[in-house]
Amino acid sequence: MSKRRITILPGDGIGPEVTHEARLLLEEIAEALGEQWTLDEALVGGAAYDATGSPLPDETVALCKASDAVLLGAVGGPKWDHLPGSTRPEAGLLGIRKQLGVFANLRPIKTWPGLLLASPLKPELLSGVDMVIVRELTGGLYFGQPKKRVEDGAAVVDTLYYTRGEIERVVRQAFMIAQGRRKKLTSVDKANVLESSRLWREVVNDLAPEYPDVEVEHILVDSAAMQLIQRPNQFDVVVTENMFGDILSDEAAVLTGSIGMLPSASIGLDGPGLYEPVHGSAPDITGKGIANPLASFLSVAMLLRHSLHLDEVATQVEDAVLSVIESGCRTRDLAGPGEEWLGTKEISSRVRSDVRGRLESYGKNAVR
Ligand SMILES: NC(=O)C1=CN([C@@H]2O[C@H](COP(=O)(O)OP(=O)(O)OC[C@H]3O[C@@H](n4cnc5c(N)ncnc54)[C@H](O)[C@@H]3O)[C@@H](O)[C@H]2O)C=CC1
Ligand SMILES: CC(C)CC(=O)C(=O)O
Ligand SMILES: [Mg+2]
Repeated sequence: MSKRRITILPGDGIGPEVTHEARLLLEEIAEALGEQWTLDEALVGGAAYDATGSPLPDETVALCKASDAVLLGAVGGPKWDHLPGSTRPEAGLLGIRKQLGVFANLRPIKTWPGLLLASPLKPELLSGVDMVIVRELTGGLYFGQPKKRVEDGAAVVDTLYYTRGEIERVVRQAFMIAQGRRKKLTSVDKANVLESSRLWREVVNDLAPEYPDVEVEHILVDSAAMQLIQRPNQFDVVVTENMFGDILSDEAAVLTGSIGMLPSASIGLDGPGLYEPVHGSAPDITGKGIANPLASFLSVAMLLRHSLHLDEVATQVEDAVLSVIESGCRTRDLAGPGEEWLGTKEISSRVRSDVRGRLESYGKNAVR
């Protein structure tokens, strides 16, 4: 019997609401496979700060490092906005990404046939959109030092620092992902202004001959933001630095109908992967029982595929989400005016019951 160890970091706001449902999903999958998985929980973000004075306690890091995979909800909220940068909840999230060395953040963006009308964009622009944003996750502007107020608080500095090696490893990852897809790589930068982007572009061009089957294009980030909305179908794999990827992926969420549908997987060279919905802690809907848990379910699917190598089970989870959406179920963020919608627990229960049915009919031996 396989012993799998997954650490869940619920975090703040809707984080605990969606990871609770994801935990139920993981428990049901383990049971269907006849396996006993260890599902530990640990503190991160504002919840960790309140309990320990640190947004990322050492015990959390140790538990995560000893796991096969980590599933995180979200961190942050107005309660902690007054804290200095080093103890803000977001520092806990950046810290665990750095500690796990998960430099490549994969954010798949695929439109759902049943949700084309949930997006404010024209349906004819959206059908068939299928791309992956590969965002550099442990370097760049979010990590560079110094990062501080200077001149007695009258000025400020943030540092955008990248080594060639940091760029190379994430770009290689993106090339390899493109080789397994439609073989097109779009590198997004601001090479007309930023020196870091000029090095980024140079690295992409230097590596391109090693992946001759992949077509490479470079787009400036401002134009990329426009083209994502204007012609989203043209993109296959998009690779970009940390902050550009953060911003462009929230923008791309609009294509899918809601940021509540966007999962992510963050991977390094070895060690556990980190899986999290792209959305934040959504303070505006916290505690109302209306958060969409499907980004977390789809993150579980990515965890099953990338860290547990349960590809078939991952596909069953994705198919279950698709089938529940196709059957007309909506959460509030996806529902149109006057359309009925389900709460967090109700839609979670529908999807989990669909997954259960699939795993039962699939047969316990076939899914390994
Ligand atoms: N990975 C993480 O932990 C992230 C944390 N944050 C933090 O979250 C807090 C709120 O940030 P915002 O800019 O408001 O971004 P957000 O992603 O939390 O919310 C943006 C909008 O999307 C909605 N939304 C987000 N997730 C949803 C879901 N699952 N179901 C239904 N609606 C959903 C929210 O209600 C809100 O209207 C901040 O403290 C920020 O620092 C923000 C982004 C990522
Ligand atoms: C703390 C932020 C960097 C989180 C965020 O917005 C993200 O990773 O998408
Ligand atoms: Mg973000």
